[in-house]
Amino acid sequence: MSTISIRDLNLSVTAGKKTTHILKDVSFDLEAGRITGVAGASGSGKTQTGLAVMGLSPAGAELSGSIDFDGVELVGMPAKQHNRLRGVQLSMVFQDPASAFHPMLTVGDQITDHLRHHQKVSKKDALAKAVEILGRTRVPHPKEAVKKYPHQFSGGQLQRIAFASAIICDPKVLIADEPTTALDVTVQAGILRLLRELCDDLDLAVLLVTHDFGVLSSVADTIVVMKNGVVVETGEREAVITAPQHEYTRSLIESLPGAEVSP
Ligand SMILES: Nc1ncnc2c1ncn2[C@@H]1O[C@H](COP(=O)(O)OP(=O)(O)OP(=O)(O)O)[C@@H](O)[C@H]1O
Repeated sequence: MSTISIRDLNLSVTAGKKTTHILKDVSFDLEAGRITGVAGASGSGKTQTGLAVMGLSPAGAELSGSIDFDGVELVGMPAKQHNRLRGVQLSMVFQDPASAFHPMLTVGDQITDHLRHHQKVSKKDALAKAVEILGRTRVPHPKEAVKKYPHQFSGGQLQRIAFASAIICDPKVLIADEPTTALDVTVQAGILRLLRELCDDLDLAVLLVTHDFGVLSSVADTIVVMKNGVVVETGEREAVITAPQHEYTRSLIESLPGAEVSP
C-alpha cells in the first residue's frame, strides 16, 4: 500500500472575481523507501502539490479530491489535526536553508523544538538526539554544531541541518522542495546522496520537487511530470527517461546535456 495516495486533487484560489485553477485532477502515489520526483516548469504546480500534502495551501484556496495518508484523509482535515501531523509524520525541507532558520537561536534549540513540543522530551534528551541526528546527516562535529548559530555554517551544511530537523521526529513522509537549487553545484551531489540514504535507511516516502530534470534522472525512482497544473506523465525513472510518452517530457529530456541523463 502506498504511504500517500493522491487522487484527482484539484486546487483553486479565488482573488476578487478571478479564480485560478492551480492543480487539475492530480494523481500519483508516494511509497516508503522510494523517491518520487516531480518535474515541470516554473508555475506547473509542483510546490502547491507538496504544500497540499502538508496542509499549507494558500489562504482562501479550495482543495478537492483525495490525499490518503496511510488510511487517513488529509483533504478537509481540520487545521489543528493537520498541525499535529506536520513536522512529525509529514515533514518538509525547503529551497533556501538560510531562511529556514532563525538567525538569533542556536541550531540545537531550533532542531529540538519540534521534538520537545510534540514528544514531551526533556531538554537534555532532545539535545542528545539532535547531536545523533546531525551526525546521521553528516554535519561536521555535531556536539559543537548544536551550540552554533546558523550564520556559522555554509549553505550545504545548513541544508544538512534542515534535513536533520525534518527527520528528528521520525516522519513517514519527507517533501524536499528544490533542496539543491540554492546551493553551489559542488555540494549538490552530496545533498542528493544524503536524501537517497535517508530515504533508504529510514524507509521514508520522499517527494522531491525540482525544475531540474537532471536531478531527477540521477536520484528519483519514480518520475512525475507536471505542466500547467496537470500530471502529463508518471512512470519508473528508466522508462520515463528512455521512452518518454509525452512530448513535454521529451522536451525536458532533450534540453539537458546528454551526460546529465543517467538511466
Ligand atoms: N498564494 C497563491 N495564490 C494564488 N496563486 C498562487 C499562490 N501560490 C502559487 N500560486 C500559483 O500556483 C501556480 C503553481 O505554483 P507552484 O509554486 O506550485 O509552481 P511550481 O511548479 O512549484 O513552480 P516554481 O518552481 O516556480 O515554484 C502558479 O501559477 C502560481 O502563480
